[in-house]
Amino acid sequence: MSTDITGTATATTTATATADLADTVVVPRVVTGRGPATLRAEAVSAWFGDHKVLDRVSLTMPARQVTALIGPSGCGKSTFLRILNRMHELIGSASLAGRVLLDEQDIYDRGRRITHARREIGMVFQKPNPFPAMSIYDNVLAGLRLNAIKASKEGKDDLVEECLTKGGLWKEVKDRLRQPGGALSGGQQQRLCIARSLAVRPRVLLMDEPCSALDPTSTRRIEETIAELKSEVTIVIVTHNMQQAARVSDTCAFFLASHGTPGVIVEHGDTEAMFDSPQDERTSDYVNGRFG
Ligand SMILES: Nc1ncnc2c1ncn2[C@@H]1O[C@H](COP(=O)(O)OP(=O)(O)OP(=O)(O)O)[C@@H](O)[C@H]1O
Repeated sequence: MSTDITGTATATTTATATADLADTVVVPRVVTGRGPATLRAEAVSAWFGDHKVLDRVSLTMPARQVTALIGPSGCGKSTFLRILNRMHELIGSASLAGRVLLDEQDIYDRGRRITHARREIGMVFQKPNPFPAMSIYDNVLAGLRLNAIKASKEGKDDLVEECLTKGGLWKEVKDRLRQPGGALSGGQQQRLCIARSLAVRPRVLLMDEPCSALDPTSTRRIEETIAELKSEVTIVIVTHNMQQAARVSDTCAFFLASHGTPGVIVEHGDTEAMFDSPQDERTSDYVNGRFG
């Protein structure tokens, strides 16, 4: 599958740009996000060929909150996440039904471009995947470069600092921005990938087990970063780590695919309530480590 996690940015330039300013538009004005959005899945079903892996899944992921997707291996969490930013359709055999609404706009509407959905809804993967030979500085700007958005040196510098700060990495790398991204530790690389995603001002950030390849200290740093980011971007995170789900998320959805049936959401709601007093026995068994 493609790993175009940088998303793509469409330039909404300020109308004042004159011919001689066209090459020096300041980035922060060019890439203007509209703030965190609510993402809502309505009756989403998914297939790989004729294998149905999700059945009519509906879930609201509120703006400025962290929503955790939990459940045993193979129940369709990652598939659901990929549907949320139109990555599922990149797989040849994949199909889907249902709707995904970003602040009530269907991201699958015929008139909407796939690149638009990817810019508004960024993705961070399980395995950190910076461009290893590219500098830390250029890694952050990669999403802009892919879309040929021009910027002044000052604008780029400001954006790089802002995104690395939000990614919780600025202090560690500010004196070595020209070093390759691949020279960073795994945890730093993951925070670089978060910074790279933020540079195109997504309204939602999807994270697919972002800490599973990291040590406990790096995991803690990413969790701190998630807590700091949630006022600026809606976050949806897949995690197998129940303590992590409890620590970072406001709401939680428990997926299950029992006995080869497609995945469904068994229970969802406030994270504390789901962990302290789950309504469904299967949720209770799962969050208490009795299966999965
Ligand atoms: N590219 C693919 N082609 C065919 N089947 C796939 C593909 N990706 C996933 N599947 C199948 O879809 C189902 C759901 O997989 P998915 O990766 O979404 O589950 P998951 O809950 O994220 O699992 P895990 O926690 O192990 O990552 C599984 O049966 C899996 O084998």
